[in-house]
Order: sequence, then C-alpha cells, then structure tokens
Amino acid sequence: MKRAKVLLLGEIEHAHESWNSLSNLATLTNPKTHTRTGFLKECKDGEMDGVLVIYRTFASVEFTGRFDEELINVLPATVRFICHNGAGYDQVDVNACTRRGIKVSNTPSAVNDSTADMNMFLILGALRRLNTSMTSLRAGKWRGNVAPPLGHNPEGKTLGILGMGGIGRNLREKAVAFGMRIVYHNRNRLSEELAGGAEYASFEHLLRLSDVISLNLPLNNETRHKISTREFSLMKKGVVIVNTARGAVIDEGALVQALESGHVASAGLDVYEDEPIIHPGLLANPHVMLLPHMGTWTVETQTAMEECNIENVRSALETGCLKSIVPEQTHA
Ligand SMILES: NC(=O)c1ccc[n+]([C@@H]2O[C@H](COP(=O)([O-])OP(=O)(O)OC[C@H]3O[C@@H](n4cnc5c(N)ncnc54)[C@H](O)[C@@H]3O)[C@@H](O)[C@H]2O)c1
Repeated sequence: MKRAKVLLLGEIEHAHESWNSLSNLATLTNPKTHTRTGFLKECKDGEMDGVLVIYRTFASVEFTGRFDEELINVLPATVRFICHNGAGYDQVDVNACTRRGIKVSNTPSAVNDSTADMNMFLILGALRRLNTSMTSLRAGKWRGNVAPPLGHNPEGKTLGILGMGGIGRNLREKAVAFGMRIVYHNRNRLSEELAGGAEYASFEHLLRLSDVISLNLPLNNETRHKISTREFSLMKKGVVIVNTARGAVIDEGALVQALESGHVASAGLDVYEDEPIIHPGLLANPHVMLLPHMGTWTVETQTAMEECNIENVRSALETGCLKSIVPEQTHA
C-alpha cells in the first residue's frame, strides 16, 4: 500500500518535534512553488497526488489565496482532510469542501485566553480613550496641547457579547472581574452553566442595552456586515465597539461614520475588513485603538495552536477522523 502524504502549506514555527514525529505515519511534503498559479498548476499536473491531509497556516493564504471553490476543485482526489491552523476558518470555503467529501478542522480553545486578553485590553483602552495620550506622548508632547478626553471605568457598565463561544465565554469571566454586567446574544441560547451568569438578549435588545459591544462571531455569509448603519442607529449614543473577531463582521465604512458623528464614542480593533489595509477613517480617528491582528500572538498560544493542528493531522492519519472538526461539518 502506498504511504499517505501530508502537505504543509506555510511554516511550522514552534512544534517541530511533534511535526517531525508525523513522519512515522506519513510522508511530509511541501509545494515547490509559492504562488497561487504555481500551486494550482502543481495540483493539476498531478504533483500533489497521494496527499491525504493538508496542514495550512493562516499566513499561507498570501501565496495560495483563499481556499475557494476553484482551488478546492483542483486538489487531488486523494485529499480527505484540511487542517487549518486558526480558530477562524473563513479563508476556507467549507461548503465546497463538504461537496468534495473533504473534512475541515480548526484550532478552537487554544486561542481563547490570549484573544480574550487582547479583547479586554481593547475594551479598557477604548473606554479610557487612551489612544490620544499614547500618541501625544510619543510625539514628545506629554498629554498633548489640550487635555486628553476623560475615560470611563468598566465597573458597572453593560458589556454585550455578540457570539458567546470559546472566546466570548472567556471574555465574560475576565470582564466580570472588572465589575461589568454581561449580556450576550448567540445563535443558540446557552445552558445556565455555560452562560455563567451572563443574561441572554435578542440581537436588537443587546444593541440597545450595551455600553460596550464586543464582536466574537465567526465570519460567514450570515455574519458579514452584521453591524452596519441600521445597527449603529439602534445603539446607545456613546457606545464603545470592540472587534477581535473578523473585520468584515462590521461594515467598516458605517463604523467610520458612526465614530465621526460621535454616536460611537470609541473603538478597539484587532481585525479589519481588508487586512492589512486599514480604512483611512480609522487611522485618522484619534479615538480608535488599533492593533494589527495580535489576538493569538504569544509564544504559548502559537505553540498550542500548532500542537492542536498537528493532533488533528495525526488523528486523521491514525483514525480517519478529525479531533476538532468545524461546526458546519459536525453533523454532516
Ligand atoms: N483576533 C484574533 O487574533 C482572533 C483569534 C481567534 C479567533 N478570532 C476570531 O474570533 C471568532 C470567534 O472565535 P471562537 O473561538 O470564540 O469561535 P466559536 O465558534 O467558539 O464561537 C463563536 C460563537 O458565535 C456564535 N454564532 C455564530 N454565528 C452566529 C450568528 N449569526 N449570530 C449569533 N451567534 C452566532 C456561535 O454559536 C458560537 O457560540 C473566530 O471565528 C475568529 O474569526 C480572532
């Protein structure tokens, strides 16, 4: 019987020992080219034949482009599993994979702590409106020519968490420690135990009720521009918006307008609609805290994500099943 192949798209940065140990189970390969055109050609020319599992990184999208229908349809018939190193897997067209009988996994849980930490950092930074004073200090102007705007305490404020999954629930715990009242909206209402004291609200009620709104939803066709002009108009004047999920969950143009009108007082963002391009209206606005997609950027989390993804590859090779299959395919 021919040995199965595992194709690595991107780099292993931390979990080298675990990755190398997979060579006991399969032949580990890499693409020869580093352009989308080259990769598609290698697939069409049969050079990827025999690949059973693909391990892909978030950054590998820079050369393969999205794992869209065009790309998925040229993968060799032997491919049965795509293991994506990331919690958000919007780079992969899961429906196209399902149609071809390919199972997809992601790395949930491993990301929760560090992303929720950044989320809390952005909540605090946006509430305290720290960007103006941080900028003036670095420009050698201490607090600036005029006093920076006064911030607000998290204590007693209502935090609306939209998407109460792994990160949302982790954030809830952290925000409670800062004295915040938590309401959430989720596709499915959670058990009392999972909600952990957070109150369930309808989508619109959450928008009307919250002093701070945190977006923790996956990006898909249903959630793209979930927050746009109409939704901003339902929110309290002076609301704070924080997004560590995916940029396109918010209509960025509508956010810029809501910030400019003052309806949204401040925002804390880790993610953008068209990364690495940032809307000039966000860059220009002094009330926005901006991070370049740093949610999981710690040694511990990057290592845990790689280990989790490798475990998925191992499980696919040994048992024919993935450990953390994406929700869309869980019941498929
Ligand atoms: N900034 C970063 O570095 C970073 C790191 C990790 C994850 N993320 C992003 O955060 C997102 C959330 O991650 P997670 O691990 O908590 O995911 P998760 O799957 O555990 O949680 C997402 C939650 O959103 C809910 N949901 C989905 N669609 C919904 C809808 N239309 N309305 C209401 N609720 C809906 C789901 O039921 C689930 O509870 C990821 O999809 C990813 O895009 C970003």
